[in-house]
Amino acid sequence: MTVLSILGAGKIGGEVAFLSAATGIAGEINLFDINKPLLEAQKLDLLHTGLDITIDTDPENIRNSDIILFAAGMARNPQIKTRADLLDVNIRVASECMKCISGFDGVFITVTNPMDALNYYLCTKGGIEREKCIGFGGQLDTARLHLFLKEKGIAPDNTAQALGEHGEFQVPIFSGLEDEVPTDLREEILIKMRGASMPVIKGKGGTVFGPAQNIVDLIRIISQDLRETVPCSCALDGEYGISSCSIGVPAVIGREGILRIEETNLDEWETNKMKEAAEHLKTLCGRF
Ligand SMILES: NC(=O)c1ccc[n+]([C@@H]2O[C@H](COP(=O)([O-])OP(=O)(O)OC[C@H]3O[C@@H](n4cnc5c(N)ncnc54)[C@H](O)[C@@H]3O)[C@@H](O)[C@H]2O)c1
Ligand SMILES: O=C(O)C[C@H](O)C(=O)O
Repeated sequence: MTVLSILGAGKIGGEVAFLSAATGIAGEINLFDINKPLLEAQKLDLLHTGLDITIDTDPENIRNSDIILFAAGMARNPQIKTRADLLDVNIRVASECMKCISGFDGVFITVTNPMDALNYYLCTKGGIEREKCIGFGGQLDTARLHLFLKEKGIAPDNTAQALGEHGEFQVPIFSGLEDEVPTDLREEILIKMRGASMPVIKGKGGTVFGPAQNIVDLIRIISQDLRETVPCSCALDGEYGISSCSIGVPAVIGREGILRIEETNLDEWETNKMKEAAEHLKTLCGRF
């Protein structure tokens, strides 16, 4: 039975709690939020499903979980242009939440934006091994990439993944596709990927179903030790020639976290975009 802790019981935290309970992926969920009325409401709403799930709200028990999901902090609104603009405010939230995780030795998933920088922050300052710190966002960006490819009549396959930053410096991989994707079309799709979440944020206050479904898939891969390749943010130590930041790469994920980082062949356009993403992320990570 997987014990899942969720830091931040807002839109993402609440939906992941519900989906994990409804699909039976978690047997016990520990919820944590500074907003106590919201925390209590989420707990009651989950219990009213009648599902066979234990909901705990004692922060002392968080460190004993198998998986912790970090989804606490501020989300973008239409006035906040990029995810990186959330760094200062959400570093303070990450720093507060770190108090609950000392002694934790399970797998940590970072969702809060800017996700790559915060994953690196929690890994380096939170004392969690880099193999156990997984940044979520690449699966969501990949789902969006597949939609845009289909719109252009190009059949996506599993080589078409979104790497790089979960943000302005995303790196869609086109070179493994059967169809040749010319540079102007790559740039057009990249612009669409950068803007993909904003209509959802404008229309309903935040992205929920897309992230939550993919987060629960990631939790399933970890808890069932499925050892699948997932595009996710990892603190690199020389892989792809990159270090000193966390960045989206394909990684084999299992119960122990990141089992292996796959170094796939990138073409020149992709290599240059990865370099730009790494420079941007190293600058963000250099701020703490
Ligand atoms: N990586 C991704 O793909 C992805 C996808 C969607 C959202 N996000 C990010 O996830 C985060 C959460 O988004 P959301 O839509 O659920 O926001 P939300 O506002 O609905 O929920 C955030 C919750 O965090 C809580 N919180 C704030 N400070 C806290 C603290 N110090 N300790 C504990 N709890 C605290 C708030 O009370 C709130 O309930 C945002 O940063 C958002 O940008 C990332
Ligand atoms: O775009 C955002 O700010 C939310 C999230 O990172 C997303 O991609 O849906």
